[in-house]
Amino acid sequence: MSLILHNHPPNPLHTNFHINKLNFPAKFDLKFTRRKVNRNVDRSFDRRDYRRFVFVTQAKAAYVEGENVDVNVDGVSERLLKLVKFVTAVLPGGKWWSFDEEVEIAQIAKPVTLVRALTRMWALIATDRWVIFAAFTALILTALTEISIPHFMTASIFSAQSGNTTVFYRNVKMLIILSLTSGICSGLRGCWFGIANMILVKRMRETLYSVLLLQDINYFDNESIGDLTSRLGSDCQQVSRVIGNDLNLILRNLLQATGALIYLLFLSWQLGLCTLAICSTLSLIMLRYGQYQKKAAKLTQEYTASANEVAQETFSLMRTVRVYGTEHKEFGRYKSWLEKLADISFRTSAAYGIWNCSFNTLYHSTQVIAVLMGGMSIMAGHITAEQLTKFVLYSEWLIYSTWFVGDNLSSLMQSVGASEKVFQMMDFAPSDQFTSKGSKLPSLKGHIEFRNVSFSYSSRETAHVLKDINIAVDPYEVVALVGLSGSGKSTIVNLLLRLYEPTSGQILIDGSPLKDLDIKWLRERIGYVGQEPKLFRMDVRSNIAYGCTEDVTQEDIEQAAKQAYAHDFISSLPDGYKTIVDDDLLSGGQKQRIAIARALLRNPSILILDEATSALDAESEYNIKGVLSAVGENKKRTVIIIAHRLSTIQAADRIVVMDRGQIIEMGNHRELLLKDGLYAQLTRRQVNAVG
Ligand SMILES: Nc1ncnc2c1ncn2[C@@H]1O[C@H](COP(=O)(O)OP(=O)(O)OP(=O)(O)O)[C@@H](O)[C@H]1O
Repeated sequence: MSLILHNHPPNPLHTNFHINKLNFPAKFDLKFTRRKVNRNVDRSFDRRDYRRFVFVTQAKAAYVEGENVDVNVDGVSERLLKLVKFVTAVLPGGKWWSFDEEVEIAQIAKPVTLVRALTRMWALIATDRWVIFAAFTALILTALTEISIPHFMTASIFSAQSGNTTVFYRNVKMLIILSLTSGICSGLRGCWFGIANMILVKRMRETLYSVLLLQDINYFDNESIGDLTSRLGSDCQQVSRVIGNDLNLILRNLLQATGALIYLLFLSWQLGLCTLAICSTLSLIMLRYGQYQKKAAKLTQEYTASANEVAQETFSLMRTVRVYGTEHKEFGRYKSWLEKLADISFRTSAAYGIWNCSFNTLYHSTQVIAVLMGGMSIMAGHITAEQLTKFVLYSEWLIYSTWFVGDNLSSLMQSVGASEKVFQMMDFAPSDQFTSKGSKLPSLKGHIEFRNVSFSYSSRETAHVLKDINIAVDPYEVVALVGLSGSGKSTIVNLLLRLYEPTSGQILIDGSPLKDLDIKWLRERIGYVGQEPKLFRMDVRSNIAYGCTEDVTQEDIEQAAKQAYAHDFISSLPDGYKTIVDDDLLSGGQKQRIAIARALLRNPSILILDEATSALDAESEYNIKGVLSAVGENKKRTVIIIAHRLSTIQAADRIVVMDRGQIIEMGNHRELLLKDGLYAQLTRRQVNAVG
């Protein structure tokens, strides 16, 4: 049996695991490894322990395989084994080069073949196929003209040497025509391929972005923003290189290599075959190298996305990071991904070195063979010096073209590797909400009913967030949801907005199942203010009018802002309603007031306020209470309000008290105080806290 020695003392935890797996009888008790488990490996695992470990492991492995093993781990053989292990690991194909473990972890997407990737790209660019045709025409012309130049160049030199003026000028004329044609076509080729590239990146981003926008909210619960922006940004850019760069150069060089090979075989088939053999060896090496690059690209892509994710999270939580002084820790998190990237890059650079070394050796071998065999043929009178010069020039051309093909092929493989995740994401089906055509009611009165509704979030299916909820809200009623944090209040609202589907039970709006209604139509009639409203980076006016389908005037906007008690502070901003704001420029209360104005502007039939007053000062809250009671008195809409500050919702028609996903009390403020349940308890607590 063979034993692999570790470079470092083995981790006793791992040892324990492996040995337990081998299932030894009692005589091979593992007291030794267990004793080590809780101790620091580096300090406690000394050389003697190491030998004991080796002995125990060998003996046990031998026991399992029924062999007798002569355990020999003296210093010399140990070092020799280490050296052998190191050398075999770093040799091409050795363990050091392997990405297998990591690739397995990152292998989320179905592998994409080159043909499949090209088919997908073609589908994206097909409407502008003329660009591709123009680009390929220019490419073919460039390749043909360029490959003809060495022939006429050599012919010109040798005709000048032989004093044949007519032939000389004819060749020079051809050289001028070819050089001009090749220059123009090369420029056109670059330009058309650049345009094709731009179209492809644009279409890919459009497609991916539109697919992502139509995903279920569940999807965004599980994905990180950094990851998604990375797919849209760097991955799409990388994939687009296939047409704009890789394929273009591969085809050009392939054409030139074929032309050069035919010419070489025509000049001397023996020399031609020798060069072909060298180029085939080069092709095999580059094929292997290309596969390696593809794997590396996939990992690089994953690690880059993870690094982006960390940076994105840190920047968005910069205030928290600063307050808790965790800059160093965040740097460490980011750096750990950079180190992984550097590790991949280190191995790919080493692989590139091997590839380059093979190329150079083979390239010079071609020259030596050409000069040796060609020189012998000249001496034997089989070929002329002009033919040999042409041969050397074309064989150089052939090998360089092969090298370029290889170089671009590995880049192509990288791009194809990067395309896997992007194409997989492009295939995501849109959420059912966007595919099913729901019905529109003649008008929305605002009757809401939850019938035996239960719910769990898909990311935590075992946690039953809502259990058998039954509640009916009449049109124009103001209903408040209260309860301890985590009792499921926001989840009720999420289901009402159809951000998630109930696990069981049914929600009815004006008597129609929510699932059967046109969700866009319904959402246009619902005003919603979330717990921590976010603003878009645009002016205040546009933020208030956001998502409003009807044409709104400045008066409408100001009216909504006045109702939300936002007009005064907006007027005091430098450019009033035209001031550009974003999430960081306004206070929490100001953002909430803008969000309330946004909700009121749509004149919704159902208004949902999820802790919309939590960040307001006492005066604003008092004013908003005024708005709410006016809403109640005007009887224009159904209002669902969630509040922790119970003083805000005393005027509600009905208060629903929730506890651990269930409704435990229901009634108006007075009734619930008399009941002396959780609501009364919470109210007393808040009054005492203020007192
Ligand atoms: N997107 C989500 N994925 C998984 N679990 C979630 C998600 N959103 C909320 N939860 C869990 O569901 C439970 C109910 O959350 P919910 O936000 O509805 O409570 P809440 O009563 O509104 O709390 P709060 O008053 O603190 O806002 C909590 O245990 C929460 O951790």
